[in-house]
Amino acid sequence: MSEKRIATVISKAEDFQKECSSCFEKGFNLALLLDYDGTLAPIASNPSKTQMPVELEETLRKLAKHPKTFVAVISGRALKDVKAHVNIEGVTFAGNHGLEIEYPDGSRHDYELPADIKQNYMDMVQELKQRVERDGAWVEDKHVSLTYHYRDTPVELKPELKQLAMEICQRHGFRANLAHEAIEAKPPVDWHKGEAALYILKDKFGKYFSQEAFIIFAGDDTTDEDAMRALQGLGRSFRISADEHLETFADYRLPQQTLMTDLFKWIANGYLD
Ligand SMILES: O=P(O)(O)OC[C@H]1O[C@H](O[C@H]2O[C@H](CO)[C@@H](O)[C@H](O)[C@H]2O)[C@H](O)[C@@H](O)[C@@H]1O
Repeated sequence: MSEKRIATVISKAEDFQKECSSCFEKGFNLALLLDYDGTLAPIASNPSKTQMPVELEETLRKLAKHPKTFVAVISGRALKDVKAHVNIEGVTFAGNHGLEIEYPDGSRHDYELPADIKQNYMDMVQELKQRVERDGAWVEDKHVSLTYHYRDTPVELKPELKQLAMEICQRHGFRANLAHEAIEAKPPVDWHKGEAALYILKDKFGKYFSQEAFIIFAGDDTTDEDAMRALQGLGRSFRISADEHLETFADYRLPQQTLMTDLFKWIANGYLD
């Protein structure tokens, strides 16, 4: 398995054809696995304010309807929340970084956390709320993982609150990492977006899924790297980031979220009749 590296940059719509002509083949199965915040929808000042751009949504809707395409959205949000924001029929949803999965027919796969981790989670939420839910910072309790948001905190208070929140999460045994103006706290289990992506693909296409479908994954955040790593050599990944020095498991870097619309349009033009 290769290490993170500097990925090929795609900075305009025309480059998709030039750089990724082997990403899919018309008439063959295509699996699109997509992150939500920062990928399908631009980052907004509050999670409730996100919206997919109209053209992106229309194109994704068309792709999701096509008999040869399969669409899954794998998000850090709670499943119900991401489902409500995407609201496209036929899509498989994974919430809480893949811990909860729901198929279009309503059936589910939930990763069951051990009792001690569940208890630690509740204690962690309580302590975070008591000690660091202040000065504009708040806890998004998603029942099995949480996000500590500090976007609206005065800049001079952020370092102290971030450090304290990190310490609290880690003391309760949770994996804490920095995200967009937030800390993502995930349970210490061997399940993440990468495992969820593999699980969903095997469920849909079988053990040899990479021979049954072209696979495309897109994401913008550190938690998406788990999926990019898991899919190395099995599909193509796109990491959205403006950071020129970013090292990633993805094959391509998209400097702006707006390029996701171009990616979908390029796929739709080449793929749909
Ligand atoms: O895996 P994702 O679908 O990318 O979800 C990651 C987290 O996204 C949300 O927080 C982030 O987006 C918000 C809306 O743009 C933004 O206000 C916030 O600062 C970001 O951290 C969401 O609230 C979390 O639950 C997700 O884990």
